Amino acid sequence: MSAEQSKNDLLLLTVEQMARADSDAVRAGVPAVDLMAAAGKAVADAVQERWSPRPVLVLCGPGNNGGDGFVIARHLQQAGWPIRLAFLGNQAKLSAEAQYFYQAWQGDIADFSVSLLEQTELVIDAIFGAGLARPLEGIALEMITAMAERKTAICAVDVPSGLHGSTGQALGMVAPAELTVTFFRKKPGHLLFPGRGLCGELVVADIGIPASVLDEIEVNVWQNHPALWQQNYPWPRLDGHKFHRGHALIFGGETLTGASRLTARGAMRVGAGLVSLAVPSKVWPIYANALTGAMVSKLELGQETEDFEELLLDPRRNAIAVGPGAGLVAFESVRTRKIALAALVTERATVLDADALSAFASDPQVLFDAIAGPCVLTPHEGEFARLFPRINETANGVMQDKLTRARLAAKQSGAVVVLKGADTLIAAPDGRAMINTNAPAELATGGSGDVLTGFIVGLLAQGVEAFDAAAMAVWLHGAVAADFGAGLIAEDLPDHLPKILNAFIQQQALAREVR
Ligand SMILES: NC(=O)C1=CN([C@@H]2O[C@H](COP(=O)(O)OP(=O)(O)OC[C@H]3O[C@@H](n4cnc5c(N)ncnc54)[C@H](O)[C@@H]3O)[C@@H](O)[C@H]2O)[C@@H](O)CC1
Ligand SMILES: [K+]
Repeated sequence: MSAEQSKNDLLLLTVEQMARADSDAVRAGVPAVDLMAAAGKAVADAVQERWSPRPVLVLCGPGNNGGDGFVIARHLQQAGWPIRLAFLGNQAKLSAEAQYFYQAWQGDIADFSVSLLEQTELVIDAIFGAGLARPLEGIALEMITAMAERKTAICAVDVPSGLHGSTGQALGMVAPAELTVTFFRKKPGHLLFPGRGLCGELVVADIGIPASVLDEIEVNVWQNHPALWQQNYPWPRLDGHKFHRGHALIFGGETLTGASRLTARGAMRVGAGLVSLAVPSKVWPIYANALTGAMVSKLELGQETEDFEELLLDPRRNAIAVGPGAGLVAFESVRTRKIALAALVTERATVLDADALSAFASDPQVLFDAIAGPCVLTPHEGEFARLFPRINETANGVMQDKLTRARLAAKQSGAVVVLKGADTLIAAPDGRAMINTNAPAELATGGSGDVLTGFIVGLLAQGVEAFDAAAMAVWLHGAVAADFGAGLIAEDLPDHLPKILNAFIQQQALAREVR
């Protein structure tokens, strides 16, 4: 598969973009009835691959998601499965293609009723898909609630009904599926929590929509994956010199000295040529004793910012990280702000994390105004709320989804925003975004964010563009944790990184041989 092709496969379409892809395919000559036939066949195949014949209830909603349901029911019935089918809606209002498959269905059609769930071992959820427009109510809500309570196995068509495909948020109630079969491309809602947890296994089926329809649709959200950035990865060169691989400068505080040391170790492991820490003179011995391989500079009491600025006079210190372990006591926050602003004014690549984000909580605009060069902000939800309170405002008690919030924050701040969580978002000010999906639960451990900052600043030092550096770092962080498995502590993240990088190098060498 070519790099362009795999990039194309990683695109995520909103429900509106998917509808556009669908209608553009029809305009390009693919009959709508063929798309529905292919969609239904793909679901029936996936079901037969995973389950043996058993009593199935197919729940068909009022739109084309329901249309797919009629196709699925027919295939499973022809394969000898015991099928019951219920329809919620008005036959006269079905689209031409859904009408066609409604009429082709040979069995009985029941009205929706919770009692149908008795003696059902597998539910095909074809109630609502991309057309979900408002919160569930009435019998649909009752049915989905009963499905969730009974824990009957569910195969969802396109999305579990009630889940919004663009946002990953539930509109009312969603019964978690074991399998979700979607069509053409994934949607953000399949990857963003809570959606990701509700889809179960996710299968993307090719239903005959030509990839060329994407040329006309402006898509700039992807599932984060090496195919998107591996050509830009700064592999060491044989003729390289340590200065070609940059010099990361990291500020270290005086209370939690471990945090910035983890950052430094992350930056070293990810390949920065040189890494140095600048720390208050009082705690200099602690750092100097603990670190081999990184240089430690003293910031004298009362003139820390001036000393930091002096270090920045050397243009080879080309990437800066401030925040891990910087401290939250008032005098520390004042100092952190000054140091962060001193870094930003140089317009060198800068990562601001943790306490450096909280330090600007009272007047975030000061920070945003200072961002002129490449900059990455790495808030978790708490820090995000402090820095972007307006973006987190709720309407009718509901906050905007994580993808939208991260993109707004990137636009507002002028920085690449890494909004951390189980579904970390990476968003650039120009609207590009990636959803990361490879992070295991083990990553939720103290200090893991400090290492992530180290990976980012280490990649920035090597000249990687900010959005790519953030995407690479977040993916590597997840890959290392997933490979390490249970028992992971933050220290393991830098130290286990070489295994992942070496596997990468081998894969690339293999790909070159094949070519
Ligand atoms: N490429 C594509 O886009 C294809 C889409 N197909 C299927 O078509 C689906 C989209 O079809 P539609 O756009 O018809 O949408 P849906 O089938 O998801 O539902 C739309 C209908 O549900 C109603 N509705 C929405 N929210 C409701 C609520 N909360 N309570 C009650 N009624 C509600 C709407 O008024 C409309 O009648 C996809 O999810 C997929 O399953 C496939 O047939 C094949 C191709
Ligand atoms: K559905």
